[in-house]
Amino acid sequence: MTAPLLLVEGLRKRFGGLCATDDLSLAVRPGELHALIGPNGAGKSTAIAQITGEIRPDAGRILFAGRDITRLPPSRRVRRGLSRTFQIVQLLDEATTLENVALAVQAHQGHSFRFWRDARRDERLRQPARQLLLRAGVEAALWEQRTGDLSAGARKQVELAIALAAAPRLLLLDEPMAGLGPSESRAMTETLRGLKGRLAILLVEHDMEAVFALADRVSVLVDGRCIASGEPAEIRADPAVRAAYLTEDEEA
Ligand SMILES: Nc1ncnc2c1ncn2[C@@H]1O[C@H](COP(=O)(O)OP(=O)(O)OP(=O)(O)O)[C@@H](O)[C@H]1O
Repeated sequence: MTAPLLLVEGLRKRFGGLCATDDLSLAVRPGELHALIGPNGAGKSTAIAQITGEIRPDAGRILFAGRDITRLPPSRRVRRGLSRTFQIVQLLDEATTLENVALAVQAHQGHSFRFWRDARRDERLRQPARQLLLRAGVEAALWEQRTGDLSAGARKQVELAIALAAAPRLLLLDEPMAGLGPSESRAMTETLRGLKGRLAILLVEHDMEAVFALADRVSVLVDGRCIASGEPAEIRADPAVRAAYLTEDEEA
């Protein structure tokens, strides 16, 4: 079997008396879309934050591409190929869509572009930014608009383009469908389907329709522990998952 791209082993994180991550182990294979689901407060965002390095675990380790990254700062993890989006989108609202993404391209190219030219007008940054916007499914009509004027769905897609600017091998998506209407969610599902296979994706999401439409494998988190991990059909049929998590509504 292929070696996992991301391997989380025995991760633990306590907040005071609360065990938010409780001996969590998880493997994401290269190129797979792996969904991480679980009820509110199950510890999904806390797990993602430990994988990206924003939160330091109390115990356990995280291997990425076979190397131990448990103690690396977030910026070094990004350089190794780990990129993320947030539940709440973070954009420069006064800048246009294209400018936001051009700045992200600049941030990852480093050195030569800094200081002496305006990144927002530099064709060498705008051209790759357009490619990223196309990959993230952002319509060209929105590229010159202020991101502050965009719909929630379009903002999520721009944030995805920004995360892709890091050329990740693993993309961590924290609730990309949150706050979107049905048609925006369908558009995001199609965008993610288009990315599948080209990079690995760890998807935290409450929209079960999207999860089961997209995931190659699903892991279920309850009270900080992974209670099941497998293909979507196995997860749907797993009695422990049904008891702990999937409601009758969601199964329908
Ligand atoms: N910085 C913190 N300090 C104290 N408790 C925290 C902190 N961050 C998270 N928690 C608690 O840890 C638990 C797990 O939270 P987390 O946000 O990881 O869950 P989640 O599965 O992502 O939830 P949701 O689906 O609602 O986003 C919750 O009980 C939460 O209140």
